[in-house]
Amino acid sequence: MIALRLGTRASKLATSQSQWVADRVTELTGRQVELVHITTDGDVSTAPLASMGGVGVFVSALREALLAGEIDFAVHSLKDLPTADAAGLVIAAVPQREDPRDALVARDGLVLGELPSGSKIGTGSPRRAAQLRALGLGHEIVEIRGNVDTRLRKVTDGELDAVVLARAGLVRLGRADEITETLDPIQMLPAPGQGALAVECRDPDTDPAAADVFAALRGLDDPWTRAAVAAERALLATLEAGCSAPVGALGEPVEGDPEAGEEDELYLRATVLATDGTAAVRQSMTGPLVEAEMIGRKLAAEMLADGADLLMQEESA
Ligand SMILES: NCc1[nH]cc(CCC(=O)O)c1CC(=O)O
Repeated sequence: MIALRLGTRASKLATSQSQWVADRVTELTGRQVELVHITTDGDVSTAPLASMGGVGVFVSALREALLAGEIDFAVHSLKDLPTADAAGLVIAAVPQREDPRDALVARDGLVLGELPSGSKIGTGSPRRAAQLRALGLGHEIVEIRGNVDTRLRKVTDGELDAVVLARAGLVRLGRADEITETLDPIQMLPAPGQGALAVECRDPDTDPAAADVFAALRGLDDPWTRAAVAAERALLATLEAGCSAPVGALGEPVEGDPEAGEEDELYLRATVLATDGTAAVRQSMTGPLVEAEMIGRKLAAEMLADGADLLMQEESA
């Protein structure tokens, strides 16, 4: 049988997560997988990402290659995937999630609480910046860009005292040993979808020839992860309709005991913050795992009613 073509960006993180998925597909189905490097505008340009439509430029290039039939499937970081569906494509699998939490990499092995007031902490994420500011520890939040290696180097070079990154990215790059503290979601709620991957292919409903690829990928799907990220993304989509402030969200499946007549549940926590961290709306909700998306929509609606929409208005004021 001919090899399946997996389109990937050339970055270390993209190749490592694509290779991980390729290995799982081969393990599960015996099919060979060949990595095809797709160069995107975001990879070749030095212009700020935001000016090219944000991380969406990476996703679009892979999706175009899928629709053009140049590749058979692609792997995305779920947190970088727009919440809207892509016509003609389908998420065949959401594999078991890596640790979704954020991680601190600080000088001298320090944890967050040990970094003195005035310490410089780097992040490019408004969500991380707002939550760090909300802790009120007097740290100076410095906006940084670049790939994981570049960001870590700012700590080794002494330019910054610490950086905050997704733990999952560091694990995938084999650099988890540099983490000095994995941040508790009570202090730092991760981005919706963080730590999870989406494996995308052409939709067999619109392209029957894709049925074979879809079937090969399906076995990688982890229903627990899929439900958790479905809730986080439904929440994000609902909030995006009413508010553009930074959002953190984490869904955690809770396995019920069938002998006690319990169903599986999902515990969803979320926060919407003012960029400067001075105000936040924070809520949680638990409900049946099978209604994950509805839990996300309901929680978002409650948060908007509780003032999350006002946080956005303060942003634009
Ligand atoms: N924003 C960029 C990005 N997109 C995906 C990851 C890796 C973590 C993941 O897969 O969720 C990262 C790096 C980071 O946020 O530190």
